[in-house]
Amino acid sequence: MLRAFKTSYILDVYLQLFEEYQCTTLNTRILWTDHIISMDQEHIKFILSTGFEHFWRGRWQKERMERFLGQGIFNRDDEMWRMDLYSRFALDAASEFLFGQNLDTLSATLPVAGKTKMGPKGSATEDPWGSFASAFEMAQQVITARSRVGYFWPLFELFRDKNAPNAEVVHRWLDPLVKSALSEKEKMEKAGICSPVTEKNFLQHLAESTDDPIIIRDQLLSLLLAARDTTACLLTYVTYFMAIYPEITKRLRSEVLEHCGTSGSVTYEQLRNLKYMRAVINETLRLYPPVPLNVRESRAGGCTLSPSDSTYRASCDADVMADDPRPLHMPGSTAITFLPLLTQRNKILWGSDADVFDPDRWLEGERLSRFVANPMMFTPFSAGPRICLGQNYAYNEASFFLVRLLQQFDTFSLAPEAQPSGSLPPLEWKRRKGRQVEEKIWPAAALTLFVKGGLWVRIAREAH
Ligand code: HEM
Repeated sequence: MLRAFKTSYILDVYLQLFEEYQCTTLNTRILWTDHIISMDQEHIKFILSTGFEHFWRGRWQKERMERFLGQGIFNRDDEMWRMDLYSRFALDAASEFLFGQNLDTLSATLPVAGKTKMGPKGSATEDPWGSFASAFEMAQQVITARSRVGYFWPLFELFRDKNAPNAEVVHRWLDPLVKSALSEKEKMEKAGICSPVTEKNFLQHLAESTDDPIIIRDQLLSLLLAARDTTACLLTYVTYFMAIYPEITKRLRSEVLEHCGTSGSVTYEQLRNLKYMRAVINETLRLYPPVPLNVRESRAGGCTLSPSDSTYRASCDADVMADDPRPLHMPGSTAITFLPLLTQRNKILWGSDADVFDPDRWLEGERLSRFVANPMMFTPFSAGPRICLGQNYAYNEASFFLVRLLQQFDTFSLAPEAQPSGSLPPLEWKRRKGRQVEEKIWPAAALTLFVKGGLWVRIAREAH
């Protein structure tokens, strides 16, 4: 399996297991240890929402991530997780996002087409920003590799924690920000100045809630992970679709020009009117959810999972195991990996064209009603109490970015010759089934989804 993960299409290893055993939830039991995988929307609903109290991120996940994510929101349960700062932050959608200071990484060295090496996730550059990005991405790769090995990963790292050097680079970069926020706070306190809540950025809010630089740093890092890699992934895959489906780009662009004009900034009101844009974004999130899989651990007592989704069972041969309507036992302290990417491409839920990129499925009443009746079919932002806090922010940010891009450009095409070597899809994918047959890039996951080697495109303006 470990070897297959390296070369096979995203999550195909799991999909093949589900197909082989004709089910949507399965105990893989690797090295005598229960590890359950699920693409079953009923079970995902239970883990994230209705049975929330039976699960947590758990000890194993915490250990894998500790060195990198520390006490940040992604790596804590219960009290630490409940810090209300996040809800306030999300509600306020602070305009000075996160640091209140422009890090201006766009002015740092950009990767050069055809000359760039593959980084841990996208492409690599050799400058201070490049080393930060590389360590940041490498740390995510290490965590993903650990989860594939299972509970035994510490055996492979007996003499060195593979994330220690990555964490050091990332921390060195974040620590000055934390330090200056804390000293700023001290200065303000001494001077008896208290700025209004609405004027504070996220970092200042954090500094106000605690003096512990480690907690501040870890929360910043989690937010950076939440906001950087996910939104970048969404925009990357929208751009991929714009490059391979020019007619969709044309329709999207005419909507943008009609509602937002050919130049200038846009208002929330204008963004809200972009119905086709929202459909393109949703369809991209359906096929390429930036968090394609996730893990929870059952709490010590275990629990009962309802029977597999009945729509799925109805479609199976009557005599196979999956048709069993009995509830399932979820043992205590056991990992369960759930796979929104597979659920969101499941033909039984989405129809025979589930693998096809078709934004119109979000606009046509009858097709849309399927999803409205059953929202667990589509969970790119997760669900339940720990649903993404940046969802609206992300929709606005992505739409804004795309409006500004499409005001300027109308032609997008892939530049496979510029892809770093080893990042084009293997030929053997053509012999398989599903999206991989047509895929022009290599989707891969390390905590979040990305395009191996980065997505290289030519962007131009032809119409005047
Ligand atoms: C397209 C963009 C995004 C997607 C697809 C996305 C998706 C997700 C998902 C699936 C989770 C659940 C993770 C888990 O349970 O392990 C999550 C959590 C979270 N997201 Fe997002 N996210 C996006 C953008 C953002 C942005 C821009 C922010 C911040 C402004 C943000 C802040 C958060 C936070 C703070 C959590 C943790 C909530 C908790 O654990 O209680 N996300 N996101």
